[in-house]
Amino acid sequence: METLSSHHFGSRDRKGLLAFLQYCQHQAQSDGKPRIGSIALQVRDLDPLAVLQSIREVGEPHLYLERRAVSVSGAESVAFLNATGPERFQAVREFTESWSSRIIATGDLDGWFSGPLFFQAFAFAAGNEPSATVFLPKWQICRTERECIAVANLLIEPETVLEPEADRVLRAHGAFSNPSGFASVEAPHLGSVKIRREDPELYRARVSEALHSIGEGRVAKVVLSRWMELIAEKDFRPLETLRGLREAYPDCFAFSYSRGEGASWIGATPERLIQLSGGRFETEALAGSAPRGQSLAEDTVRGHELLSSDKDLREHAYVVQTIRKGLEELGLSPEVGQHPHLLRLSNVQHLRTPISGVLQPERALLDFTERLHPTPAVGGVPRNAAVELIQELEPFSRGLYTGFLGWQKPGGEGEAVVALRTARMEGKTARLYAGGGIVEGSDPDQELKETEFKLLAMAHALGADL
Ligand SMILES: C=C(O[C@H]1C=CC=C(C(=O)O)[C@@H]1O)C(=O)O
Repeated sequence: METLSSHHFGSRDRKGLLAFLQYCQHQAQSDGKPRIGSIALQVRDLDPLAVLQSIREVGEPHLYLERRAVSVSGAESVAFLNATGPERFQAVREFTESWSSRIIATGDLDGWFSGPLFFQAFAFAAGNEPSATVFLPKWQICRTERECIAVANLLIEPETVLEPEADRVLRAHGAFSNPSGFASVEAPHLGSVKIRREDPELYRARVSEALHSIGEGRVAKVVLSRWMELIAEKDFRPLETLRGLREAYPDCFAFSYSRGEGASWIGATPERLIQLSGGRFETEALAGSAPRGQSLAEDTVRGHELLSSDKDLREHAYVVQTIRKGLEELGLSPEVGQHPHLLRLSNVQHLRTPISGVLQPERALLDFTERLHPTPAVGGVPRNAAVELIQELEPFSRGLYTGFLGWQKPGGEGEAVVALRTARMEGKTARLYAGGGIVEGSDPDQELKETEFKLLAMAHALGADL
């Protein structure tokens, strides 16, 4: 990525902007390859979700990710790739590197989110069609406690007519400078909602089969899941629904993603797969679950039970060990919390162990996601045998559920979260997924209950009165 000082964009006037775009075009003409002109502008504080609601175009991809008022969002694409199969990581890496070398950035470049971001979403399994998507959005809005940055990424080809592009950026900048222009829209009431679900007995039977495979030594741990569908009277509106979800789960990562065509995925996940920033990496092991208690006393008892449950601690330890090993294989020295602690969310509590360290040698986000995914929090141990068993036992494709999504800067820093507590929305149907880790000693009835309380919590958060 080449960066040009903001002088090239002068006083944000049309002339300065055109000069910058002409420079990009000149570079494109020199070797016949398009360039991305990336223009970052600090704007007044605004709610990026409201902006996304108003600028989103049907049929275009978008990705939104927010936790505790820090959010990234991107909409429409100037460069886009779908990849399938075991080579999906390499395909996304090549796409990212190739476009990164052709980005020319200018504007307010000092902020953490000043430059272009590559948005990525990976399905759980390599075989899903398509199993990975990466895109460079046309518009980005990113917000931290300190600043709000709008970025326009323009595709400049040798013959692009530049004036309309410049005018579009100036119009957008004018709109972004006026936060009151973006009214947030509430989700419409769903009306009466019907439920369709797999027979719970089938899940109980899957858990029993998994226990049999564990007994035979085929796997030591496997994460199984099930689904439930909400069928509403009106179409689901993912971005509007997300507003409620982020309020219900303030400690989770609220996300919305669509490849453009077909379904949208929204969710509120507690699990970060990896974050790279400021020369450090941060990840976590999250496995072992219990519901929250109705009273403080009950909640405390449930928390204690979880912290001392042999089954949950073993389920958790597999995740810690596997993540530690994966990081060591990348040449890193992870610092691992000594004991799991409780992560208490609105309606569920988990065992969590933080894992972090210094980012040496330099690595990109994709190196981590490729090594870590799927962790035994969503797959199992050993990884390949567990994924095979999941595909044998689950009579449905997980799609993005238990996959991951996030963003990466051209330099490699970024963040990815595991797509848990998620729903696939299309028209009037929302399909919710939930699962749990099975180890020796797991009880099929308890496992069914765990998925049930996870599914019902999600259904309520989506606005269903069940
Ligand atoms: C697969 C899911 O959760 C995983 C993450 C946290 C706790 C889990 C558990 O306790 O089993 C699961 O490993 C899900 O919620 O759908």
